[in-house]
Amino acid sequence: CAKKAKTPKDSNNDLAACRMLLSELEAHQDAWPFLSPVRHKSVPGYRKVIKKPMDFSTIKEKLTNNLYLNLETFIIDVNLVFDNCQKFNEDDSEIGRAGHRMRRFFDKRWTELL
Ligand SMILES: Cc1ncccc1N[C@@H](C)c1ccc2c(c1)OCCCO2
Repeated sequence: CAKKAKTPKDSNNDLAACRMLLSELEAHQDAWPFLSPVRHKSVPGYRKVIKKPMDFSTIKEKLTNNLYLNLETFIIDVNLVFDNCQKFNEDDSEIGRAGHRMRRFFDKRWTELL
C-alpha cells in the first residue's frame, strides 16, 4: 500500500508523543540507573564494553535539540539504553532487573500510541 505522506502535523504529534513517553520513563520508580550518563570512572569496564552509551538525560537533550527525525529514531535510542543495560548487567541484579522492568513498561506505553 502507498506510504502515507508525513505532514508537519504528524511530526509535531511524534514530538509530543516522544516528550510524553520520556517524561513517563523519567518518573518511573525503576528509572534511577538510567537517568544520567554512566560515569565510566565509577563503573570499571563500562567504556570498553558499551560502544554507544545512552541515558534518559541525553535523550532529553537530543529531543530539545530536535535531533530525532520521528518516533522511530527516538525508540531506537530508548532501546539502546535497555540493550546496553542487558549487555553489561546480569539479569539477576538490581540494575538488570530495573532494565527489564523499564523495557516492559516502555514497550507497553509506546504500543498503546499506535
Ligand atoms: C545503567 C547502568 N549500567 C551499568 C552500570 C551502571 C549503570 N547506571 C549508573 C548510573 C550507576 C548505577 C548504580 C551505581 C553506579 C552507577 O555507580 C557505581 C556504584 C554503584 O551504583
